Amino acid sequence: MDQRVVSADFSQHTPMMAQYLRLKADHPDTLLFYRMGDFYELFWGDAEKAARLLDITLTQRGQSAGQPVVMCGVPFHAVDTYLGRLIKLGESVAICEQVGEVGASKGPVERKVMRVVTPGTLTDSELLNDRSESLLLSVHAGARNFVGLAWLSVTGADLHLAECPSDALEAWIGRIAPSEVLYSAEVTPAFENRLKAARGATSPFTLSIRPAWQFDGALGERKLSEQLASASLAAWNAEGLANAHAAASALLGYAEHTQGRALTHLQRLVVERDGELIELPPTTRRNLELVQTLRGEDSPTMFSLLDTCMTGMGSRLLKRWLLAPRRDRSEAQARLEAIAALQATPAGSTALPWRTLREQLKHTSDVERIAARIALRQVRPRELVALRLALAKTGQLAPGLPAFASLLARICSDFAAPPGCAEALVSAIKPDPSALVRDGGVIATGHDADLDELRAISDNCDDFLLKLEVEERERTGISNLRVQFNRVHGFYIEVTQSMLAKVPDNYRRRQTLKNAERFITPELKAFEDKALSAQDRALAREKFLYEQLLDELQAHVPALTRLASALATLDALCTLAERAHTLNWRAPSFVAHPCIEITGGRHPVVEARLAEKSAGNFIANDTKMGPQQRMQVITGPNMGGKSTYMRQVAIIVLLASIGSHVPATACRLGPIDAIHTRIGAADDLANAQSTFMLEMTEAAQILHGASAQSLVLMDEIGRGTSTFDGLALAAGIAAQLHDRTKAFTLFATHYFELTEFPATHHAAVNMHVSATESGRDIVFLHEMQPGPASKSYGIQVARLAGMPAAVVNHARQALEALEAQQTQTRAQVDLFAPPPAVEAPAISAVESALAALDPDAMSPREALEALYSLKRLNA
Ligand SMILES: Nc1ncnc2c1ncn2[C@@H]1O[C@H](COP(=O)(O)OP(=O)(O)OP(=O)(O)O)[C@@H](O)[C@H]1O
Repeated sequence: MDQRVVSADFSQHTPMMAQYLRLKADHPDTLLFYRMGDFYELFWGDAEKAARLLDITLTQRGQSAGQPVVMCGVPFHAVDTYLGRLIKLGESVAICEQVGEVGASKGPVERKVMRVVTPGTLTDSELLNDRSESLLLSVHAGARNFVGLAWLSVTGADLHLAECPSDALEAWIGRIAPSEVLYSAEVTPAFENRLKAARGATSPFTLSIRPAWQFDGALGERKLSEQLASASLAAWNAEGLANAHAAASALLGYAEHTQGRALTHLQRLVVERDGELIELPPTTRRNLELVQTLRGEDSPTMFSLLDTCMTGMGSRLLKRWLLAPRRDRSEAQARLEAIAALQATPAGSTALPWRTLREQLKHTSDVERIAARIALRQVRPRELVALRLALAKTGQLAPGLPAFASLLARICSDFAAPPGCAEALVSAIKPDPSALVRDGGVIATGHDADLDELRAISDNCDDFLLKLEVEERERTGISNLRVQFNRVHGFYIEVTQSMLAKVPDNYRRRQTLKNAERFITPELKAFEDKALSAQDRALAREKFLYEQLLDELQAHVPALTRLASALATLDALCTLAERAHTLNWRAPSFVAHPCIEITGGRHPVVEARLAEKSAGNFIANDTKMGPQQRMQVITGPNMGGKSTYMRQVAIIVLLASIGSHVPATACRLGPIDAIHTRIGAADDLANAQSTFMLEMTEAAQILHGASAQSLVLMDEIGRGTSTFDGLALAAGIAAQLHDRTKAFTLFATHYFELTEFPATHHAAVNMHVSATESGRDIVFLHEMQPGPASKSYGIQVARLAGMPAAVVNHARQALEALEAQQTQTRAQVDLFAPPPAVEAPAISAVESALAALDPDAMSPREALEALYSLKRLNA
């Protein structure tokens, strides 16, 4: 927890408000939910904010230090709903509970902040989406323009580290898609602004500022070693990453601060290095509609089509696979082998292994999150029952696994349920427990003799009284003796006046009535003590036993985490096998030489949509690219299918790279390091960029970033400005991609002039989408054919779209005039002629002196002197 010194003087306040203000001082930027009986109350500024955000009533009650106490509150049993709403709005909430005994000391009951709920550290099942993760990312702006990154999901098992050049920060944030980002209070305003801008462009994460001292490399390294219980980070290949360690130091500190305890379940460290993954810039994820449509919806997207997983764990893993394809093919190859094994019917059987396994995986609980919640001691009784059922299932799953694929064999070895875990759960938890421990009815009968006795007392009170009555009547000979109970006087034996002589010595008088006396015996007193408090004590005992069970379960967390990861992997693999079967996909093959060869490729999402609407068949197309054919210049009418074709190539490359089958009859793929896309045009008003500016920025990024192993999609580049400017820029960009970058490029354009490009560029070819005219109308065939398109059909498409006839006629006439004029003036300009070589300017004395400086190795004084000498050189 944050150990801040509270210097403010609260002595003028009431004792309770003084306690509140002391707690609040530790959580200045967080809404503080202060428990008072059955409510969580908020005060003053927090109350005003919460009342506005939650639309609840603001009240005033009494005064403290001369100020009216402005407050609002939410009932404790409905707290999850309110938390959910606040977190969605990006707020964080500190939950402060009563921890002391009421009346145990003078003044208000002791209270403590038990946990802080923030958008990046959610653990409650009610607040989390089953199929997506809530990630906390910490960024540290380090020396030499490098940024350290560390991230985790509080309910997951992995810690991730990475270091990247400062200019790649936005791309990393986009790929990680965090819910909350931590950064130091001492970053430069420019760095802070970049983080704010990244929030606008990608996901709407919350930014949380942390004190600068928490971003400490040495502290981070120590914390990581402690977390992983390992003397050094060498085993994880995570040494020497001072910037990432600094980010991890703040990350772990904050995660512990929010949970109020260490995160013992985080036991794996994954270092991600620039260059290991196939680059998928945010624009590519958006343009390919991988997890979100261009309109920001969850479906239909590539992921929504792919994700038929049986468990939330499987879905989350599959999404991670889709967004982080690796350049190295070994992982993808292992997945392809596993899919093949899952698709092969074993001898003597007709059942497909993936189908049987998916049936068995159905309704398996989220072992990953349950394991984390056990470690955080937040797990609910019903989750433990679900865990027990999942453990029972894993035993059935292992025999169904075809063991010859190495990945499946590895899964199988992790399937061993931790010994004793299931037994502990069966023994301790009722098969159908209440939702919350505080309600009781959670611990199984027979688990604990004391609890059974306490429960027996409250359950069998009536029986006990009847039995005692019979015994006492017999012993005393008082036939009308009665054993009874009332709330005011408790248990008593009632004897009428006429029988008083027979009362034995051990009866003590409790109350005298008109016609009778009431007595108590030591035995009955003992029973009374037990019975009156039995329910309370049973509840306390249940809480104690539950905590004891959690202690016992801690030892099983590592094995449960491994099991969760095995279940998730199996689910994701079975899903890929199912998709391949249902959607008629085929296994790709990988080769070492550069190529993208696709036979009968389809766009899976467009194909599914056509099938859903019964709007005809998807027309499959081939793609053949290699060193001799690196660029396709694609022309054809609007609506012809150019964008669809280009996207389908990118999607097939991506699917193959994650080890999935692909929507094609065959696919052969060489090495790929990035998929870049420049498609469509949307103003980025938030970042004050016009359509054309955005188009050029994205194109420039591609020209800087792409290599000969990249796939580049350029859709209608240059259309955001005047025809000549646009055409000239498109020609320049095409030439650069062809001559310098040498990337695999699909270049769709409406500039017919560009169809002359292949004539002078050996590795470029013309392709067009076919369409035919039927009378004045146009019929799209959606077939990719070699050669340039003969016409653009723009006017026909406008007619199809319902443009008024007068406009269509006007346009047709104007077009004829323009075409006539163009034929006269064309052909004199060589669009693709390389510009005259620009002589490289000589390096000045100032530049060479500047290059020799190492700012990180200089004292402030040396830096100042260097500055003066540069100034002198420039004079
Ligand atoms: N191969 C195909 N088979 C069947 N239908 C297709 C195919 N390709 C595209 N379509 C259909 O045509 C529509 C338009 O395709 P697309 O957006 O790719 O055209 P375009 O040539 O890029 O148009 P524009 O130049 O206006 O951007 C798609 O939404 C889809 O319904």
